[in-house]
Amino acid sequence: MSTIAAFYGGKSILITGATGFMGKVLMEKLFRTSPDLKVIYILVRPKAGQTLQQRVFQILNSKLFEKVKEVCPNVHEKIRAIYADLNQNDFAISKEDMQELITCTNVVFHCAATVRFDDPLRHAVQLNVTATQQLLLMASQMPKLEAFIHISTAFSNCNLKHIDEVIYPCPVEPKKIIDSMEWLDDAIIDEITPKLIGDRPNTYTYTKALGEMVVQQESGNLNIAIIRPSIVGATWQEPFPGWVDNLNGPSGLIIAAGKGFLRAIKATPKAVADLIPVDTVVNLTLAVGWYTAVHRPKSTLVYHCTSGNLNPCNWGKMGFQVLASFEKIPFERAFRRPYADFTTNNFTTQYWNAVSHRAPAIIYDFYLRLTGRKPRMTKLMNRLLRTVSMLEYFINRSWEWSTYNTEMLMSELSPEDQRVFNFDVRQLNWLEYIENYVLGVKKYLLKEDMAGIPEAKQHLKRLRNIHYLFNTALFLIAWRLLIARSQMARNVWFFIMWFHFFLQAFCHQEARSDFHTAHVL
Ligand SMILES: CCCCCCCCCCCCCCCCCCCCCC(=O)SCCNC(=O)CCNC(=O)[C@H](O)C(C)(C)COP(=O)(O)OP(=O)(O)OC[C@H]1O[C@@H](n2cnc3c(N)ncnc32)[C@H](O)[C@@H]1OP(=O)(O)O
Ligand SMILES: NC(=O)C1=CN([C@@H]2O[C@H](COP(=O)(O)OP(=O)(O)OC[C@H]3O[C@@H](n4cnc5c(N)ncnc54)[C@H](OP(=O)(O)O)[C@@H]3O)[C@@H](O)[C@H]2O)C=CC1
Repeated sequence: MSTIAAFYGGKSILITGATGFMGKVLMEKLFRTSPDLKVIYILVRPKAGQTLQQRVFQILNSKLFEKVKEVCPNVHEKIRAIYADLNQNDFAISKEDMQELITCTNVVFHCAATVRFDDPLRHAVQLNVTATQQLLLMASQMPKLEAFIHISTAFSNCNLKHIDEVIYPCPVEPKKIIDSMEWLDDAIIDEITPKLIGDRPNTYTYTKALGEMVVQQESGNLNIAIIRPSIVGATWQEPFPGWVDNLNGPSGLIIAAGKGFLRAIKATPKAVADLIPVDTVVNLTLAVGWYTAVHRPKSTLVYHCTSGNLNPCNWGKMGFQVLASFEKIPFERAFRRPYADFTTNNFTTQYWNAVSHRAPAIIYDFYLRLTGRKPRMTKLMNRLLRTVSMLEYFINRSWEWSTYNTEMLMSELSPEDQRVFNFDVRQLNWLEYIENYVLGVKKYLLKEDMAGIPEAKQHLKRLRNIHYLFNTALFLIAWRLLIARSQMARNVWFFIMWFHFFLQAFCHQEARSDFHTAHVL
């Protein structure tokens, strides 16, 4: 019997962010491995026209929870959704609910956060800092509380190159930031945001760092631990490989590449792609919950949940494998054939954006207009390129995260716990993982049927033929209109062609050699 699973038996557990990507996998694993737990309280807000109950119903009836229902048929009775909005005072929880939470909770997992990179500072502070502070205050009144686990991010200190499992101070105290958000108006906040976030790339990483400081300052007598996952991806093994349900991290880019929208990206092929499967993060989180409650470490321990120092994979290798997976598992109705060029140069990035992204979008919109439909591709492309530009910071750098605490914890687990709550990322086979990831994106995000694969392959063949046809037609038209008529035009044409091919050869060589070296590495 797993010691960790037994620990959660009979417990009342509070999870924030349970409707999110990680929260769902956390709940699933808890129910599956400790079906005798007492109750899981989840703080939920109504969303997109759905009530709390409808949201819970949808989660429990999803594919992710199929195995749970076999092990824990009364899962509906063991989940208690509590109305809460973390943006409000006391989370807008009713008095009765608050009383129940305070009296009964044994373990808290704080997963809720805003993970948007472009959130205004006020909103990011509210959710990632103030709400954490309020939750800690609530936790300090819980007489039965055994452990409080805070989910942060490995990128909270991405302004550093080597990051240890310690809480680093921010120049301005979180309390001062929280106070200032109350009286400063939005325009002033926008103005001071770049100064406050300093050398961090966005409000997300900055407020997650402030959140950690709050945890440290307000921990009081609580048993607290912080978990810092890197880029969280689809499931590796549990409950089945490849499950993913949102566009964050690489998932959105995998779709964009597989559908042929995104064909080049500013990324450093040799930089470490510190991806970590969501089930690995959840296993570590549950192991940390147990360890913190049972061993009660004297100080707040930070655990890095990263892959780079134990089993590194780089962006070049990952991109190569994603492309290879599209050959086997093509997405339906692709806009263009999937292709990937990684470039590190600003000039070539601009060139590819113009030639490979904007131009086809404009041509397609022209075609839509001609056929009486509403143009939409240019808008979509601009949005995609904006998203890509926000991720660039993370795909052009490498970080080193020490993992002493995580490795210490692994050595503390019994062989059975190491198996049931496996977070040893050294066992991960990247090629297999990425192929399952692409498959998962197709099945669970795009909701495409596997039976459509032959048709998708056919469609890609048609696109290749259209591509050849288009280039030939373009050449013939240009020839007919200009080149055959004047010597001057011929000279200009030959120069343009020469320059174009030279540029292409240069860009390809640059990208290919980086790509190849990265793949070999
Ligand atoms: C040649 C190419 C080859 C490539 C092939 C190879 C690929 C492999 C290489 C891969 C490299 C990977 C790099 C990863 C680096 C990640 C680093 C993370 C590090 C930190 C990790 C963390 O610690 S932090 C967690 C991560 N944090 C995020 O990663 C949030 C980011 N992101 C946003 O900050 C906002 O996204 C941003 C961007 C502002 C846009 O914002 P935006 O407003 O323009 O767009 P939205 O996000 O609102 O969404 C636009 C449309 O997507 C719809 N949609 C949204 N979510 C949905 C959902 N869940 N399900 C269904 N649909 C959803 C939505 O409904 C919209 O649809 P519609 O237009 O129809 O309404
Ligand atoms: N995904 C990743 O790559 C990484 C994530 N992390 C951290 O992991 C944690 C979980 O992330 P992830 O699951 O990916 O994020 P999601 O965006 O999928 O989930 C966020 C959760 O927070 C909830 N939430 C947001 N605002 C409120 C609010 N005002 N009131 C109540 N609930 C709210 C959301 O509820 P709702 O469904 O109602 O919106 C959702 O359940 C976060 O702390 C994040 O910082 C760390 C590293 C990487």
